[in-house]
Amino acid sequence: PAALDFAALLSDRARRMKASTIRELLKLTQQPDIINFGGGLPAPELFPLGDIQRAANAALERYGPAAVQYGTTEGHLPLREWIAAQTPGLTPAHVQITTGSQQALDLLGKVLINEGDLVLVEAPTYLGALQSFQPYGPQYLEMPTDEYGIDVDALEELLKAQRRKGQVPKLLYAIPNFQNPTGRTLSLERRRRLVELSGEYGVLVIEDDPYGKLRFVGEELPSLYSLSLERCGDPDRSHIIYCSSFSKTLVPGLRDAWVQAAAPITDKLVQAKQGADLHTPTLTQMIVAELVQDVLPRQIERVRVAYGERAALMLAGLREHFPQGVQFTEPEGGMFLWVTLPEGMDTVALLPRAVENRVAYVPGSPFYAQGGGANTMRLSYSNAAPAQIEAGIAALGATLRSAL
Ligand SMILES: Cc1ncc(COP(=O)(O)O)c(CN[C@@H](CCCC(=O)O)C(=O)O)c1O
Repeated sequence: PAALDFAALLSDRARRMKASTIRELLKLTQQPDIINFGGGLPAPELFPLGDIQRAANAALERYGPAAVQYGTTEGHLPLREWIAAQTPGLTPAHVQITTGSQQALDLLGKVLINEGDLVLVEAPTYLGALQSFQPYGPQYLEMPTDEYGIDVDALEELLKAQRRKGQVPKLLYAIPNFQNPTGRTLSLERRRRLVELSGEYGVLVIEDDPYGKLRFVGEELPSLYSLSLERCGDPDRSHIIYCSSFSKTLVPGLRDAWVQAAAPITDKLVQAKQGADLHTPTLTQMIVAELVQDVLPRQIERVRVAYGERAALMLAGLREHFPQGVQFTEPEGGMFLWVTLPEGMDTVALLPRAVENRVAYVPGSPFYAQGGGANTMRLSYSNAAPAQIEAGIAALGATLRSAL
């Protein structure tokens, strides 16, 4: 029989898909002697493995066969109840469990984005969100950003111009806390303006907040979601869709996350999720539910302190080893910082030379929805032991100097 032309058989949606740079890079860094500042991986040596084992046994003891039977699409009720209890005014009915917040982004893309819809994104933004939204054919609009994150005054001008053209964006995607990939945090004043502006123009906001608890400098700031709830008083009238995850505060491999949103959104997410995976694994939800009371707060404290130390080490290394003219952000929390090299340098071309020096990073260009950023890179400090950070940054500094 003639060889099948599989490419010709792919759907239009499939044709829009492309590989995730982070996932592809992750394969490269499986070589043990490479110091990997690439993937946003939580520190594995901090994982509470004993607690997870005990929680799994407790869940199987408590629920028996139900722990490995089909569960509801909405998710394990005790877990949803705990999540709802963290935000005044929120109820379990407005909380939907997802298999990682990556699935939340995919399902939200599926239920919200028509081909050609305008979607406002930060420049740069989380490349995984671009990967989830891309198959649904959005038209991206980059929000102006500065060292403090989204420039809300410039955003207002952009929205006014779009309204004059009769093309108001459908969706705005933002990461207010310790943004991926820049590490920046949006100020309280800008958060209030962002909630007001998006509400005034009828733009739905996806607030992606997997890092909010990982603050190691300064004061915790309210989420866009809680600011919106203060204003409208009812989850069913909030235009903010809040996503968060247990990946960075507990462990990523259990794939437990959630969405908080108005009922018309969560109802549709349930239908989309029925078609995607029926439900998030039952046992892992029960394990997380066993851990949230006592283990989670302790784990958050451990991780915050460890990442604060690692961020400080990395910043000291950058100051010592990186050449003049290189700029970098100084995060107050999370797992990343962002490096801008002098114009004209190319971090994609530079990566193989860094790998020869046994150090890896994520080139910045895939984080831009509309191209650019060739002279930028993302560095993650969470997944490198303190000794490795010093050595890795010194090796990276030497690589940059040889390229300048
Ligand atoms: C802003 C933002 N939103 C959602 C996610 C996905 O996290 P989960 O699916 O909840 O584990 C992430 C996780 N991003 C990491 C993890 C990706 C790791 C990987 O692809 O192996 C990264 O940027 O490196 C994120 O930063």
